[in-house]
Amino acid sequence: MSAADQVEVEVHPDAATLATSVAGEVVRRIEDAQARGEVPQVGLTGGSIAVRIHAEIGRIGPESEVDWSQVVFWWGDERYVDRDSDDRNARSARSGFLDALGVDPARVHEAPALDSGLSLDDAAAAYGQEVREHGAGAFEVLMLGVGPDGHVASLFPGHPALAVDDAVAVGVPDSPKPPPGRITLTFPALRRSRAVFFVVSGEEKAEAVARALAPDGTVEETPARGVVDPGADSPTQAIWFLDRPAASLL
Ligand SMILES: O=C(O)[C@H](O)[C@@H](O)[C@H](O)[C@H](O)COP(=O)(O)O
Repeated sequence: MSAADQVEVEVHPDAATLATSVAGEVVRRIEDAQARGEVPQVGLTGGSIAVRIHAEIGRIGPESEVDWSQVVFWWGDERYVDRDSDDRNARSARSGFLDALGVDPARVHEAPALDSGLSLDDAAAAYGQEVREHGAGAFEVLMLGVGPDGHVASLFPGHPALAVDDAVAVGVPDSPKPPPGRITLTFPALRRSRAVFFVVSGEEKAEAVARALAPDGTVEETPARGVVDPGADSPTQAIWFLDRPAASLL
């Protein structure tokens, strides 16, 4: 399926053990990067399993070796709603672990919010500019949830944003998953990752997972492939972290 050196699939009995496993692996990648003297960039995602993962990072983070002030955080996508809206992906990460672990606020890069007054396209351009200026190198680890239709970030099957290869981030005004307005990193930006973790829980995702891992799947049908399929800068590693219901058609 992928130009990634290795695509792995890890199946866990349920969402809770899945979240614990992903959180542990994210923390380990950050520890290893810091042990190499790096300031790792971490890409976060929205979605229900992400909420569980954030809580687990908050639980294990204090006992880890991570210097949380030396980690840079981004989002693969964000909803274009007011900054204090419960719909913001950043809200879940902040309440789950960012606020508790002593991260450096200057290293937490939220996408602009609707109350910035910017148009959606200008907000996306501003986020892309911020990634270009501060997102040195690649994501050490990028988490991506997967929708029942196979979308990742806010890159939806058949959407024109899938074809954008000359911008780091774009506005999506017509997301089929509410809320409609979103900012999303594009495939070239998402590909710049050492490791991509697709984090997927629930029976309703089983078809999308099976399509994404099928040898003949296409990017149009399952955008996850656009992150790891052959092409420049494909991630070195892609791991599908699934619970048993999400893996039920493999
Ligand atoms: O902003 C968003 O909605 C997310 O980034 C989106 O890409 C999400 O990760 C998937 O839709 C899975 O979400 P669930 O895990 O809630 O199904």
